[in-house]
Amino acid sequence: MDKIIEVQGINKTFLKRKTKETVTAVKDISFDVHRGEVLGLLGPNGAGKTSTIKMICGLLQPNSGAIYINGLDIRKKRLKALRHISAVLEGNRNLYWRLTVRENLEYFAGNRGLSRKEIAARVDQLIGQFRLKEKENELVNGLSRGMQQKLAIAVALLAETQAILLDEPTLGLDVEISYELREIIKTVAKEEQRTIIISSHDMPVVQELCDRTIIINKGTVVVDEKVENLLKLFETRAYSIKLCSELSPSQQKKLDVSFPLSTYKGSFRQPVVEVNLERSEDIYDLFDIFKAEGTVVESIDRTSIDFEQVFMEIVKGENNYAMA
Ligand SMILES: Nc1ncnc2c1ncn2[C@@H]1O[C@H](COP(=O)(O)OP(=O)(O)OP(=O)(O)O)[C@@H](O)[C@H]1O
Repeated sequence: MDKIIEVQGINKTFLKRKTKETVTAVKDISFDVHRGEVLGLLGPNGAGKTSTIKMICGLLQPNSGAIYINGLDIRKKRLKALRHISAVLEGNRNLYWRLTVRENLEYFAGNRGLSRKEIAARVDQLIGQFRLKEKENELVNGLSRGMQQKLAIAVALLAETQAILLDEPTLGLDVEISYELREIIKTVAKEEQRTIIISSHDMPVVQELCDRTIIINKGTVVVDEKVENLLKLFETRAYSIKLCSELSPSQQKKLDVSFPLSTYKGSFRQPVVEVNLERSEDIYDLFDIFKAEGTVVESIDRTSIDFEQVFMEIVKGENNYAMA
C-alpha cells in the first residue's frame, strides 16, 4: 500500500510565555497513513492531537523529526508537499463569509485552474453530494454552524488532494448533520480512495468511519491498531458476572485493588461484577476473591463493548494495555 503520510519521530515543545515553563505537546510520535485509509486520531484533552495535525499540514514546525507527504519532505519541499493535503481545522473554516455557498465553491474551484465548464460540473456535483442545493445562494455568514462545516469540507474536497485532515468534524453539530457528514466522509474515502485523518472525541464517529486508530496520551502514541481488532480484543476480555449474594466490603476492596477497571453493582436481588480482564487467565484471581468468602457465581457472560468503552479502558489503564 502506498504511504501518503509518513510521520517520523516528531517532537514539539512550547514555551509558556507567562511562566516560562516548557510544555511537551508531542513526544517522539511516528506513524504512516496509506492511500484510502481513514485514520482516527484520538486522545484526551491536551494529548497532542491538534499539535500533530498542525505539524502535518505545515502550520507548526516540529522541534525535531520529519514529515513526508506523498514522499516529499515538508521541510525541504514545503509547497510541493502541502499541495497534496487539505485541512478543515476546528474553529477555522476557510470560507469567504460574504460570499454565497455557490460562490465559495466556484471561487475555490477557480483557484485550481479548472475551466468554466469543469467548475460548474464540479460545483453542482458537490452541492448535490452535500445536500446544499437549498442553501446555494445564501451567504455563508448567515448559515448554521453545521451548514458552514459541510461547506468547509466540500471546499476541502474540491482541492482533490490525496489527503484530507479533519479536526473534530462533528463537534457541536446536530445529529442529522453529523450523520450526513459521516455518510459523505465514508463515500469519499471508499469511492475516491482519499486518505483521511480525523481527530475526534466522538467515539461513534470513529467506530463507524475509521479503519485504524491512533490513541495519543500525554504526547505519545499509546495505541496504533485497527478499530476492528481493538473491538475484538476488548470484547473477548469483557465479562459480566452475576453473583448469588452480595460482596462483603473486604471483597469489594480487593476487587478495586486487583481489578481497577471493574465495576461492582451491589443489589440484594442480583449483584453483578463487570470486568475487563487484561489476560483471560486473570479470571482465576477474580474467582479467588469470590471463593475466599464463599460467594457463589450464578453465571458468566461476555459483554459487548463499544468504542467509547475501549477508548476509556485504554486511556484509564494505559500502563496495563498490551495487545494480545
Ligand atoms: N501555542 C501553545 N502554547 C503553549 N502551549 C500549547 C500551545 N499549543 C498547545 N499547547 C499545549 O500542548 C499540549 C497539547 O495540546 P494540543 O492542543 O495539541 O492537544 P489536543 O490533544 O489537541 O487537545 P484538545 O482535545 O483539548 O484539543 C497541551 O498541554 C497544550 O496546553
